[in-house]
Amino acid sequence: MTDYSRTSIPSRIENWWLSECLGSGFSGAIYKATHLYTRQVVALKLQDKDEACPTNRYERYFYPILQGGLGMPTLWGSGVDGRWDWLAIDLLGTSLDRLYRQSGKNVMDLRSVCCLAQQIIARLEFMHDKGILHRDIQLGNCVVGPAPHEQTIYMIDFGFSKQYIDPRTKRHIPDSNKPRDFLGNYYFTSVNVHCRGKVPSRRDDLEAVALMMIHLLTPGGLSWVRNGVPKTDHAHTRLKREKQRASPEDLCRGLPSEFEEFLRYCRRLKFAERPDYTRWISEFKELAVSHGFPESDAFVWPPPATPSVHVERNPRMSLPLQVRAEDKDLENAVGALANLALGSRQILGERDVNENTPRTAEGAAAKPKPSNPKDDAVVVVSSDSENEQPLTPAIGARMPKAVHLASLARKVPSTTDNAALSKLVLEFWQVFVSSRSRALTKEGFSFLDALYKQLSDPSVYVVPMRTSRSRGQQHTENAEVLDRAAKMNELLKLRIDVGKASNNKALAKMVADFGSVIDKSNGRTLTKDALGFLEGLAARLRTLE
Ligand SMILES: Nc1ncnc2c1ncn2[C@@H]1O[C@H](COP(=O)(O)OP(=O)(O)OP(=O)(O)O)[C@@H](O)[C@H]1O
Repeated sequence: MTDYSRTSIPSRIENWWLSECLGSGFSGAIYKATHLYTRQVVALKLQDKDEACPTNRYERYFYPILQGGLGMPTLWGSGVDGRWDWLAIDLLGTSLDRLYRQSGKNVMDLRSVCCLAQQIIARLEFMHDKGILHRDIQLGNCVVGPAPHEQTIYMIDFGFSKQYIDPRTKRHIPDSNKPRDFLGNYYFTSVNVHCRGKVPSRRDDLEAVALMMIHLLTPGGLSWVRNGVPKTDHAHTRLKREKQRASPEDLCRGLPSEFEEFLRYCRRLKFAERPDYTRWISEFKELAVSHGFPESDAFVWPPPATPSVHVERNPRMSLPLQVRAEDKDLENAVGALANLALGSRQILGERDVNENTPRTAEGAAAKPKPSNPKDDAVVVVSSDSENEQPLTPAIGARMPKAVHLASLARKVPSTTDNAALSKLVLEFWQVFVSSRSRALTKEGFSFLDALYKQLSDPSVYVVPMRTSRSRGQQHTENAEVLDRAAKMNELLKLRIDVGKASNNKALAKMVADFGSVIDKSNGRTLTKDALGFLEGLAARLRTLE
């Protein structure tokens, strides 16, 4: 195995003078280097030309295709000097992994994660539209840009990339069931590729983004990351089993529902399907905005202490609060807000995550073990601090969508007459009409549950409508996806029928049917007919007083 330490590498490679080591992987190293004549400073990626996994040779091929894209580094030159295969690329900033470890916290703030999600999805959209898969998405391969572009995330390390569109035939690479070696990294490579040996495609790059974002938002990180790099086949098998068994629901408990939806969405994509990048970029933008953060996807690090834009408009509404991690979901969290004091973000416990997530079992260097998550970890949510205040936000201010829906759901059980219920339904409708994200989140389902109960018989226990969240039920991803046409038909029928409902019991049944259609549909998005049904429901409630 080649020794890539400073003492084993010459000070000069062609016309580049090497200085400090910026990072090293298991098959190469990156050095800061200065051109002897032009004084240009670059990152020089070095690899033994006889390396068993000659990734520099592949990277050299991909860079020219990606030149000019936002967040794509420039390749300034490349060659082979003696035994060294070298690439001279833009000298960029710190990797997300290192930057985050340096922060000394064990969970990342929601605003930063939303910005990262938007930017990294956009980078993948660019790469994929150029016909290239990254295939090694991990924190160490996302770096901040050089000054003055520190707020832009750059993608690096195309050593595992691949063209998924054949340049000659312009066709997508074929799927295959043949056994294949695992290619990717232990922590974020998709379940299909890592655990089931499937051929990577665009969906798998996106699933890695989803897992990475969930990892950042989870105090202590994803459970299979906490034990560090598997050093034996047995440990690797255990890691794969743990990854495969973790349901999106379990992984995302306590997080804004967009992350669970995104992971499910990635896993539902067909092998050759083009992901809807635009939709998910806007979902994460909307999520940030609904929590009172600015619309911009600029990655500001370290994160500003408070979401200044929202606070300026209405200081009462969206100050960040800390809720203990045991508070499993937002409903609980919002319910607990009355007992919480406003304050600045807590400094969280140390999380020691590997700088670069190692790739494949073979040849992966031993990395330091991350520490266990601290028990006092917290998740951060935004909400209005005074639960008893009127629901309507002050003019010019926007109440976060999740908080607004959760507080509407809490109002329903104490609302006994139809006219008042009608107003709540209208307000519920309004939240979606004025929001860029039409996804029915778990707070929305809680509202429907409460409404169903109130319209049928307030004394009965209601099994939560959102089937994926109800305990003891198992169903496959596919079973969740209702045929799009069937969904449209059912919603249209409900929209028409709601005006004819003869009593509250009939309306209750429609609310239940409505919830179930949305729950089973792709993305749980409220379509025009869905919104029409809600409007019709509010109108019918007024006339059934
Ligand atoms: N252009 C760059 N500018 C600044 N730092 C860089 C640059 N490229 C890489 N690095 C640093 O070096 C580390 C390793 O880079 P890279 O992933 O490209 O190398 P590698 O040998 O393929 O590593 P691995 O095998 O672990 O994926 C990065 O995480 C980053 O910290």
